[in-house]
Parts: sequence; structure tokens; C-alpha cells
Amino acid sequence: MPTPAQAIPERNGHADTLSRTVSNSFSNSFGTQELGSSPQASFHSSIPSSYGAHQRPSTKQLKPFHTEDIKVLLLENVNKTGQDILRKQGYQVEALKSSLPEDQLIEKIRDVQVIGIRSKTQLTANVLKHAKNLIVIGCFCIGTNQVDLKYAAETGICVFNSPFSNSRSVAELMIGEIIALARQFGDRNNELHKGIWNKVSAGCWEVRGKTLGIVGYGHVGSQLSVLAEAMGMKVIYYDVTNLMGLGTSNQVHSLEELLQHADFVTLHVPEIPETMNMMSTQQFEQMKQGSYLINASRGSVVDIPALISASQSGKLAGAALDVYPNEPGGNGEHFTNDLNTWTEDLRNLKNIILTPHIGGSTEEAQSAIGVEVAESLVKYVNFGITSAAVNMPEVSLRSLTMEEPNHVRVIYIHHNVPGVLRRVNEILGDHNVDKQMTDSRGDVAYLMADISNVNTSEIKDLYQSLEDLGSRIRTRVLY
Ligand SMILES: NC(=O)C1=CN([C@@H]2O[C@H](COP(=O)(O)OP(=O)(O)OC[C@H]3O[C@@H](n4cnc5c(N)ncnc54)[C@H](O)[C@@H]3O)[C@@H](O)[C@H]2O)C=CC1
Ligand SMILES: O=C(O)CCC(=O)C(=O)O
Repeated sequence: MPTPAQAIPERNGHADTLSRTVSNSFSNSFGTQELGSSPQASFHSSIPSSYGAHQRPSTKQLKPFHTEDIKVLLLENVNKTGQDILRKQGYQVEALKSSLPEDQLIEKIRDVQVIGIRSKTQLTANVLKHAKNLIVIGCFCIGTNQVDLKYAAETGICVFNSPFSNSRSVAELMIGEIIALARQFGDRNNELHKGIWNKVSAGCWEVRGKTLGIVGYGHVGSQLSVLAEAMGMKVIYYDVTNLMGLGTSNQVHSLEELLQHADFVTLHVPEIPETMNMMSTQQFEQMKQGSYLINASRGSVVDIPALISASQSGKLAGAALDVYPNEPGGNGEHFTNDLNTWTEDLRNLKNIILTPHIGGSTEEAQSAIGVEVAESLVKYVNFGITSAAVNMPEVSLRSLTMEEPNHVRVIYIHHNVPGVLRRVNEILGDHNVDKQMTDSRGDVAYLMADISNVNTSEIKDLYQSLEDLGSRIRTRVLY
């Protein structure tokens, strides 16, 4: 039987925080309950039943949650490593293999404090406005374009992702696809499966000495750069940021310059307005005759009808796509014109490799992502720590310990306007503020304060006073 301290492996120097399962909380997400015992007793009541049910006092607490009260919805087949971490906390975890249509998602999201998704589930403002209990979102992937990050921050919902745990997997897939396209082995494989022996060398090339043009030299692009040079490729890259090239790779000044020189072009940019249809008719015209395009970033980055024309005209000698403007919610026979009107045309092109968004789908990547994101969720739910959050300021304090029984952690997410700290500290001022940290990101600020000598009877007033401030987005009191 694991102890709470063993429940999550230590990472990022937070062993002390993880060893104390602080899970009593006074927050607007949970129903009002009667005031009862001291913070010390309520701490024991928060420990999951498997760790110490015999210690739970019968008295009800002031609107605290026990970890068993935390409801988590995981969609899109989140890895077991992540599920296990959340379950070991005692949270109620429902894990589904696919994403949900919007109406079903809205029904489910009403009820949960935590949701975990991958790249498919769209957490728009319209969906999130129904998520009255939600305090945190975990994107078990790199991309966060599927979440309305601004709306989430403005409603006090923190978002986490895994910024690089699948980068290597994507880079390795790119290497496989560069060789596959250069040797046309996708087509040869398909032909032989149909019984056709077609031994040809025309239009088939070694990759050694060819130029790879990487668009977006971040985690994936830079990994790919190193691997490609090891195969004897020359690497150039284009990025909106001025970045040091690894090995002997060189940054170019414009996308056009890259397209004019590269034999292979790979795309590794985020989905943002500036990258929408970044590769369209004009850009395909700027590419070298007989060059190749690979897109494993997001479907919106490539204008697919323009790619189909460039391929049919022979400008492109081949292409590989892992991502599409519309992707199905789950596995099955969905890749038809019902999904995207041009699907049949795409499927009929020569030397085209089509994969179902598997760039990051390896055992290693999914297992690491599961651990990383689940740990972030636990630290946020149990301790309010926002380190590595995507849409909130990063705030963390040394944890409360068992030796500080009458301490309370106040978390106050608020509009970033003048005068708030003064008012908050007036409210906290009757207690000793042991430590405090505050930071802002755009219009939203996040304050965390550990205060001592708090009687349980004072917590409700403390909470209510903070809630009554006009600047309030969300208040949580953990004790
Ligand atoms: N197919 C798959 O399974 C996967 C897809 N991805 C996608 O790949 C994207 C890139 O991933 P990472 O390398 O980890 O991201 P990253 O954030 O580390 O790097 C992205 C790079 O793109 C650059 N960039 C942004 N806008 C640009 C523009 N307009 N022109 C040129 N460069 C621009 C940034 O400066 C940055 O250096 C992710 O945003 C995600 O959408 C990521 C992982 C798996
Ligand atoms: O594995 C997934 O579902 C999504 C991978 C991806 O596109 C990402 O990490 O951004």
C-alpha cells in the first residue's frame, strides 16, 4: 500500500509538497457544508480512505473537499501512467478512449473539477462556460490550440500541457518519412500488397547531401535538425525567433528563402493565426521542382487543395501528412470526403504518406506525458501550484507541513488591476502571513499566501471576504 509520499514520484524539487496530501479546500467549486473540526483534524479527513480512513472524524467540514470528491474526466485515451497517478490520489477518474461531441462534452464537463484531453477535444468558451466546477485542464500533448486559453484564464481555470515529452517521437517519424518519400516506398509497398512487382529507380534518391528546410525550430524542429545532419543532410531553418542553429545548420531570413533552397520541407509551427494556410499556392510555387513537403504540426497550416494541385502538377515529388483540418473523434473508417471534401483526391495522389496524427504516439512519449501532466494536475488541485502553466502566472510556495496544523493556504485569482494586494492583505492582516507570492500574466493575476494561526471558524469569513472583492475571479482556501 503506498503512502501519500510514495503516490507520486518526486520531480521538479517538490517532494515536500507531494508528501502532504492537502486536500481540504474552501472554494466556490464545492458545495457549502457545516463547520466542524480544527484544521488539523480536517487535514486527516482529507487523506484518501486507502491511506487512513480510520482517522476521519465524523464531524462534517466547512466546505472542504476530500480527494475522493475530486472528479476527473479523461478523454482521448490518456495513458495509464497518468490515470494511475490521479487514481492514487483518491480522485474519481472516468477515462474514455475517444473525444466527445460538443453536446455530450457539455453534459459531462458540468460535473468535474479536472479534465484531461489530447489534441482533438475542443474546449471552446462555449463549452467552458458550462464547466462551473472546473478548476484545471490538462492537455496530455504539446499543442494547446484546442483550448480557449484566454477564456480559461479569465474564468480562473488553469491549463497545463507537456511541452516536449513527445518531441523526439515526432522528429524520428520525420526521419522515417523523409527516407520513405525519397525512395517512394509507400507506393512500392502498396503495389506489392496488390501483387504488383514494380522495381524502379527513376525519381528515387539518397537523402545524403540533400537540403532539409525546417519551418519552426523549436523542440521538434531542433531535434530533427540533429538527426538529419547525422544522415548527411544539409539543414536550413526558418523561425520567427532568432535562434542558434545546432550542428552546422543555418537560419534563413524568410520562408521564401527556405522554400527556394530546400529539397525537403518540414513544418513544426504552432497553430496560431499567423500560421493559418502558411503553405498555400504561392508558397508551393516558391518550392523547388520535385521537392517534398511534410506536415506534422497542425492541419490548418497547409492549404490542402493547393497541395493537391502542386502534387498533381509534379511540382511536389511527394508529401507526408500527419494532421488534417478536421480529424475524427475516435478510430474507425472515418477518413472520407464526409470529413474533409478533398479526402478522396488526397488519397489518390502518388507518393503521399497519410498517417492518423501519430507523430507523438509512442509508448515512451505517452507514458512520459501521462506522468508529467498528471503530476501538474495534482500539484494544482492539492497545493495550488501553477509552475509550467500555459495560461496563468507561475506561482509556487514551499509547502505547508504537518508541523503547521493551523496554517491555511489562500489562493486568490483576480483581475490584474491596481489596489488588489492592499485589499487582500487587509483581509489576511489579522493573521501572520508566513509567505506570499503573487504574479500576473496579462489581465489575470495569481496570489498565493500561507497564513498561520487560523481557526477553522475563521475560514468561511476569510473566504467570503475575498470572494466579495470586485477583483475576484476565483478564491480557494486549502488547509
Ligand atoms: N503530429 C503530432 O503528433 C505532434 C504535433 N505537434 C505540433 O508541432 C508543433 C510544434 O511543436 P514544438 O516544436 O514542440 O513547438 P515549439 O513551441 O517548441 O516550437 C515552435 C517554433 O515555431 C516557431 N514559430 C512560431 N510561429 C512561427 C511562424 N509564423 N513562422 C516560423 N516559425 C514560427 C516558434 O518561434 C518556435 O520556435 C506544436 O505546436 C504542435 O502543434 C507537436 C507534437 C506532436
Ligand atoms: O498525441 C496526441 O493526441 C496529440 C499530439 C500532438 O499533436 C501534440 O502533442 O501537440
